[in-house]
Amino acid sequence: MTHTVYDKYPEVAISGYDHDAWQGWEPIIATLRQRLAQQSKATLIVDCYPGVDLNELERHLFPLLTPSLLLNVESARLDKTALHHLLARNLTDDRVFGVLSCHHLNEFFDSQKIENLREQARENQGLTIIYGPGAALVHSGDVLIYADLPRWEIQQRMRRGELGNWGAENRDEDMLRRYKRAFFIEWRVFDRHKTPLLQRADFLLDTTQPGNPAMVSGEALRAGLQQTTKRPFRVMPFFDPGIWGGQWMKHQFDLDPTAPNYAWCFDCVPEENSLLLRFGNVRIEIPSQDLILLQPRALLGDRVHARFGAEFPIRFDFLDTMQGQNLSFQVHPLTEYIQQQFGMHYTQDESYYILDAEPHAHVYLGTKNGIHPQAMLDDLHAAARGEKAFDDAKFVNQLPAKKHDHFLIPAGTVHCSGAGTMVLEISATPYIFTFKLWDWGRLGMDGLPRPVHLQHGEQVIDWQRDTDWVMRNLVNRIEPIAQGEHWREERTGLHEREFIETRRHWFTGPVSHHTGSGVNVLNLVEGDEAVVESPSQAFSPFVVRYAETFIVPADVGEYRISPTHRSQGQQLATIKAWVRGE
Ligand SMILES: O=P(O)(O)OC[C@H]1O[C@](O)(CO)[C@@H](O)[C@@H]1O
Repeated sequence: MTHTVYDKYPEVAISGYDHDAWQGWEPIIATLRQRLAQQSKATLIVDCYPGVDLNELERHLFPLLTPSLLLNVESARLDKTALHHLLARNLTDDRVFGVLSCHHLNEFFDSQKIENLREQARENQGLTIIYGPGAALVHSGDVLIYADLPRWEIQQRMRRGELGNWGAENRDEDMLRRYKRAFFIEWRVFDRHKTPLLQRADFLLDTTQPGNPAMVSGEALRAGLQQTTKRPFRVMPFFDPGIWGGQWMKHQFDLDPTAPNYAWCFDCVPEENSLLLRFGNVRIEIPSQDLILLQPRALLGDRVHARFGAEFPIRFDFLDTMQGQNLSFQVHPLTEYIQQQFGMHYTQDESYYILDAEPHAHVYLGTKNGIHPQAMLDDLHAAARGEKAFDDAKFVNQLPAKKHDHFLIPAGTVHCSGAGTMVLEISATPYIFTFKLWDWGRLGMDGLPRPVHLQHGEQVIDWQRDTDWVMRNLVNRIEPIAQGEHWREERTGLHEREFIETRRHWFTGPVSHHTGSGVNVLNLVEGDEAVVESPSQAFSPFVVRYAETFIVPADVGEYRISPTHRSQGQQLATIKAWVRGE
């Protein structure tokens, strides 16, 4: 194991706006008072992402601004039953999978009630505050604050039973169902609603840490996001235990030693990660998604933006089964299936880059030569009914896995990582469209069987992917590309049905890279530490440590990666991913 300090709180330092951010209610209130004092009649809008604790605002913020009228927009929301009725087709009865929503937020409100609130605000003298998710539907605001919240914090609040879905009063409902409603509906609709608000907000309020708010001016926020697209950066990783989780990340990343295990680390799934921006003494935590929503072209590049819109298409995450267990035996939907069933426009193509492995580790990939598909499905169905264990040895390839192997997993290929592997997943961003076929007869962390989706899975398995095909197409398709005095470049994937290209560089000296007008995502997969620099000094040197994932925005263009003095004498390696297209 390498012992460098993996940074769990990477920040992007923003220059030129040191005095445009405030920490704590007192300075926040003083700033807002000063701003509002200029007008005798004013409307303050505090629009919020669902999950923001409105009680905290009602207790600590609004009374101190002494409004003459305080309106909560939630009073105009459709009631729980009407909302449920409207969303039934998107919610579905399944515990895990819904259908992606194309709703706009105004559809979730009673237009007459919104009009009544508008009327009250019009008639009021002095300060009117309208607040809550959707407040800007009532009035555009003389002053607009957007209170944002990252998805990971929302999930923590849901898991602790503090939060249900927006408008659903369902704090006690199954976590999978609450996550489903958030993923397929709420987060889509509220991202759509907040994008134009962030483009003009006067302030962004960060209430991620209860009792410790921070605020930044809209101008500083937008400048900060723009500056972020001109340099390499990292998003804030998060770690989650799971039934198959291992012990490698706990030691390597210095995580809570009392946790039973850590299964996942998401360190480049920007729609779920946070982005930490530093303005002088103040750190602001926002959803990384805000960067994608506000700066899609500079971040992704024209070509990738044209194809994916304001979505970050590349996912890097870790799956740790060192001293752990097998993942579920699974398959991901083919493109037409994910489009037709779930309304997602691209599918969950994957790959496993093996960062580390125990001596007898293996991955399961593809079916064995000559098996009968119906016999395998019958066996899986019998296993799902609890009649027997699935006979994986009879039907599925078990391939040895060692450090730096790269297994390619185009959708439709049955697979799973086995116990004893530390996987860096380099995949397309969709990550919840996993059809479990068999979960090894075990229970989940909550003591219940994890949901198996054989009825979906059996419709998307590609039975051509047998041993011969898998060995020819999906295992270590490594090709030398170029080399210099201190480096060599190899292509490692992905498969031609997948849109991501991956290149590995082994190096002992500087290596030149170019974003090629599309976003790059990299990880230092070998060596202690490297530094990313701009040949034209366009950004400050950016140090990355072993196993850290970092993003190089399309706008960066040329960059160079070299070993630092800590890595002198070592051979280092990076793996780089981008969206194919040139
Ligand atoms: O279904 P399991 O066993 O939790 O498998 C892990 C799953 O986690 C992910 O890596 C990310 O959530 C999926 O790609 C993968 O299928």
